Amino acid sequence: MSHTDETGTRQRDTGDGLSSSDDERPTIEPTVSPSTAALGVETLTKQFGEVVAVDDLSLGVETGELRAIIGPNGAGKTTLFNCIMGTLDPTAGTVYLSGDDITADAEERRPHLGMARSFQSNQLFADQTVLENIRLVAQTAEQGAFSMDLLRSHHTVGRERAIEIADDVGLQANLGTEATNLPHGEQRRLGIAMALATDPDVLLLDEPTSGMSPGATAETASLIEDIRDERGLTVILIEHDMDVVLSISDRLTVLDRGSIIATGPPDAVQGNQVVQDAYLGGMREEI
Ligand SMILES: Nc1ncnc2c1ncn2[C@@H]1O[C@H](COP(=O)(O)OP(=O)(O)OP(=O)(O)O)[C@@H](O)[C@H]1O
Repeated sequence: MSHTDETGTRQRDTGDGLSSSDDERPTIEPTVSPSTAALGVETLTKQFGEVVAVDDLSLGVETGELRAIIGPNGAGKTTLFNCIMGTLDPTAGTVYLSGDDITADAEERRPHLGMARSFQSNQLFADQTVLENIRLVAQTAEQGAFSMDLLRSHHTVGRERAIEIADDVGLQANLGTEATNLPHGEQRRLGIAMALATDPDVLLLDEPTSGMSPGATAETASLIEDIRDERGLTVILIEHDMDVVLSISDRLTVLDRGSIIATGPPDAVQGNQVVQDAYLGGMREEI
């Protein structure tokens, strides 16, 4: 049986509640049921007064998938992330992590449930070294409580793991450098390392390459791919750099005015005329 969705793409009902397109053309979400996906949101809405930043949106990201969320400025990408991480309470709708409804779980609890977001530069412990920054997060995750005393003492809790994680993100040569003295690109890598220190199943990355040189951008993109491959992580990434998005994503989801207009593999979304005309063309010019 098949039906036509609102993008005009013919969908084949697979009998398990899922749909698949007859070819490589983009589909609308959800590609998997939100309530069984590694990470899902169902009929999620977030309003700020009159502004509907996220509008009745549903999506499902598969385990091990690398999903990019793209769209023009103001499309609702950051608001969606904030609702997923519990930074914002949705106005309506549900957030699922591995089938569990986590909508009411506090933001602080979400890392313990298996999801993490890269730390921003202003969240780093500026006068602590790279190793100490990662150890602090690793220790907090292991022991369930934050304590600077652990650093001052000779405890080795988290040290080996922290060194491994620094190695994974290419910061092995900077272990003794204070966070404040790291160049911008390395600070962003440290932010990813600190998220990894909580040992997440689902990792959210908010513009991980912003402000980076083309060389550092390419390195960070391949680093994200490697981390996903080695750890079997599910990665959801907001990214404006279309070269990064097209090269590393399994699927792209295109947002506009709080709604999904298309989801699909990079080639399919890139080749979709509606998306091309309305968004990718404009976004390329912004870069
Ligand atoms: N705290 C807030 N209060 C009021 N309106 C907000 C707030 N946060 C976001 N908005 C509005 O919600 C809409 C979506 O914003 P959001 O930042 O989520 O978009 P975005 O896709 O992340 O944009 P950008 O690519 O520019 O970061 C915009 O109209 C924005 O002005």
